[in-house]
Amino acid sequence: MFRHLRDTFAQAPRTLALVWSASRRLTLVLGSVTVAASLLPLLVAYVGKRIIDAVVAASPAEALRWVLLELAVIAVQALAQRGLSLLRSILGARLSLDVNLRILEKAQTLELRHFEDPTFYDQLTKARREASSRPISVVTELFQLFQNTLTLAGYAVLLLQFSGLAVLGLLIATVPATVAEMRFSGLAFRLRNWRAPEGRKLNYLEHVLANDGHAKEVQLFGLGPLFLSRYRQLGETLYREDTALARRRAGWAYVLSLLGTGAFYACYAILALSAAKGAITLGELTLYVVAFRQGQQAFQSILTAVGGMYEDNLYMSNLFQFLAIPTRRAESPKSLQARAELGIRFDDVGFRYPGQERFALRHIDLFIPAGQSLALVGENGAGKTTFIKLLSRLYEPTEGRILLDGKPLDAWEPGALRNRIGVIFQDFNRYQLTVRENVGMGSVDHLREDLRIERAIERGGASDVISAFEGGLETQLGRWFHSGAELSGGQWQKLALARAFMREEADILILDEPTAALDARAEAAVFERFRALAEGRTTIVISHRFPTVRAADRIVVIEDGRIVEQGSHDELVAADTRYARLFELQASGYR
Ligand SMILES: Nc1ncnc2c1ncn2[C@@H]1O[C@H](COP(=O)(O)OP(=O)(O)OP(=O)(O)O)[C@@H](O)[C@H]1O
Repeated sequence: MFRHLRDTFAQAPRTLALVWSASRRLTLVLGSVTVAASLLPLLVAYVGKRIIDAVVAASPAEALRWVLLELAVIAVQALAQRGLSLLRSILGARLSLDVNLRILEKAQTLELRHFEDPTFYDQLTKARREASSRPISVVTELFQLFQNTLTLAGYAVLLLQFSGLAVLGLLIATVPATVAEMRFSGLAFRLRNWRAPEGRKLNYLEHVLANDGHAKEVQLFGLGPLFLSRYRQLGETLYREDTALARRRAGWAYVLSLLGTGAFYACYAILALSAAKGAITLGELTLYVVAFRQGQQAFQSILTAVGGMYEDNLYMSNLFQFLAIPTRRAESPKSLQARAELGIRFDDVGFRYPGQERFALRHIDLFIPAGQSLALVGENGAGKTTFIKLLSRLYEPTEGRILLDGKPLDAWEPGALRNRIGVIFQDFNRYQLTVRENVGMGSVDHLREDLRIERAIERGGASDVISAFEGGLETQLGRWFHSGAELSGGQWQKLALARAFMREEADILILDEPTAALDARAEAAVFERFRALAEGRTTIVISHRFPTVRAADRIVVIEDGRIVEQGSHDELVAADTRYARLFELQASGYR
């Protein structure tokens, strides 16, 4: 029990600090109104006693005065209650926004590997899932606890005048219910925590069933019933588990609360007997009965609040754990012996995805002189995209190192590195934003520079797409928002290319399957422009299309995570290489 109690409040200081930082003013006001609200019931009970005493003493004027006073106190009490719930909801909303912001801010400091890791995803989901509701409940519970404890203390002082033993008995009778409440809160929390992957699966099924991106395939393959039945099955299982726990919890709560009620009525009987014997006045009887009853109610509320706090505490520890995930190492510019070379060097680089046994890339030794155009070729899953992820520092190599202009990537200031490299991945983003933003995101500092954006659009080959829109750069894209224009796959890709071309300062351009969705003419046009633009820059292109690949200065063939061949198109074709065979194969397909 003590461990439970300690656990219940373990996160309270940090939670309070969170509340405090959300709004000092609101916290202070809430604190003072809470104190006032907790003392008012005592006053009401006391005034009630005075009314009865006045009635018994047969003094109508006095009785009336006390009744009027009670009315006034009740009015103030009602005001305090309303004020409290208003304050709680305002502070709760503030806190919910703050916590959500903290979670999202934290997410921005994490690395790509976190997002590709299911354990992390569970943690993020758990933190986000309750970020809007928990903080409100923390505030409410914390202050209710405070309020009820004060009220209870007040009543206890009052009741001690009658019998200290009765007070003790009453309190002890409520202990089992407290313990049960905490136990069940813990169970509920663990159940939910343990089920996080199932919860995520449920969310995913929901997403597939009710999302524009999936609707096409779901309808054409008739997948609706299949996904729906999986959703139902999983949902029903979770429902059964939840309700079973809720039933047990309610049953125990009822049985144990009877204990408290029994104790209350025992005290009531003693009080009634004392009053009948004339040991206490009728006014005192009323006062004590009210005090007992309300004291017990306050105690019940404390119980509920403690149960809630226990759950909140567990949630908060989840949240704090998430916020404490170590973020990207502080960059420590190393003193190093920089090689005097311009270009990208892979120095026996090997890489394994976190949690994977297999190396996705191994023993990669490669020097790409500045200004060279390189094409990466290889079958699906060979490791091409991984190569790019390492070069753009989304991941750190497991073995070896990568140098840019003789300096290891991790010695580069991240901003400077980002500015030098422009990358468009095959699964580029389609932002549900305007054309300006979709292109301008390539270089946010230049989001308002129409000329630069238009230049990028022209280079990406997207001018014809945009000229069809009346709204020009301000046209909303995508279907999520009202009057958004949906684009074809190729049109989206042109915009993504335009986004890459926004990086006019970048001297390394990387395109991962940049033209897969483009028709042959558009692809040829893009590459013609690309070559012109890329003059003097380093370019790395991943493509399965040989017309694109053959134009590169150097072609690197990757197989199973290793470089197996390299050379110019002519060199590779002249020798009997895998590349030559693949080229033959594709060429014959086009005949
Ligand atoms: N996030 C990841 N976690 C674990 N393994 C991954 C991850 N991404 C890729 N892999 C694995 O690494 C290997 C290389 O993948 P990569 O994406 O680099 O291939 P690719 O050559 O770009 O393929 P494609 O031509 O299909 O795009 C594959 O075996 C893949 O299963």
